[in-house]
Amino acid sequence: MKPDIKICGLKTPEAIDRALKRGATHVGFIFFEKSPRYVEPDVAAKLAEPARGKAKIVAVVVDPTNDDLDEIVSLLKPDILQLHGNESPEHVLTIKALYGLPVMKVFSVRTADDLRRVEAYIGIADRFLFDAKAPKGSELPGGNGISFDWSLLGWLDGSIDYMLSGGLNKSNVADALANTRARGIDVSSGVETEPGVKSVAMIDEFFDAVEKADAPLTASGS
Ligand SMILES: O=C(O)c1ccccc1N[C@@H]1O[C@H](COP(=O)(O)O)[C@@H](O)[C@H]1O
Repeated sequence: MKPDIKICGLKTPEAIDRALKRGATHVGFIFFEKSPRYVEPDVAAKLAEPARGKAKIVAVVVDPTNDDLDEIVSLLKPDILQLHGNESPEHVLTIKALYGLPVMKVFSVRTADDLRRVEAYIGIADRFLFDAKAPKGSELPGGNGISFDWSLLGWLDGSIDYMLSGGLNKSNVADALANTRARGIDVSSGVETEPGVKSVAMIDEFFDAVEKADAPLTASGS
């Protein structure tokens, strides 16, 4: 089955256009001010217009206040809220009740212990996203371009629907798909020439690598 592909941290019409042309199923906008990928909600709303109805528009937020979400939801009108902070299960439920949007809850992983928190969100979050834990000293909870030990995901209940992120790029995405049960992959730094600067050539290469990884299954009809 073809994986969902989310290109995150988009800031230019060119990068969005290329992601859509190549078949991105999700496009992500970062609302974390310290990030080099931060966009103002009104700017994101304009950038996202070509994606509406073609790919899911994802608002990435970190421990958001209701005021933050009011502004982002009213301007961007996202399809999904990606909660990339330490939001509790109760906070996730409140956000879902207030905005009526599906929530993708992020878990930052370094050790098996980091996955123990997942259980409390089953039946609450609509989808899970597993990302690498930020390295010491990083100001960013995500978008650090580093991977984690994917074998840890083997501990998860097989019915959990998740996306995988953290340091994915054209060289490791085939391995990531082959060695996890991720039904979606999410990339940001891996298609950038420097933090916050997306490259259309690298977006192409990333999609090429995913298509190549998918090819043997398609060819055998399985
Ligand atoms: O990308 C950011 O700057 C960011 C900031 C705050 C929260 C999440 C952020 N990005 C998320 O990180 C992963 C991808 O990271 P990588 O660069 O490919 O390793 C993805 O989930 C983004 O949504």
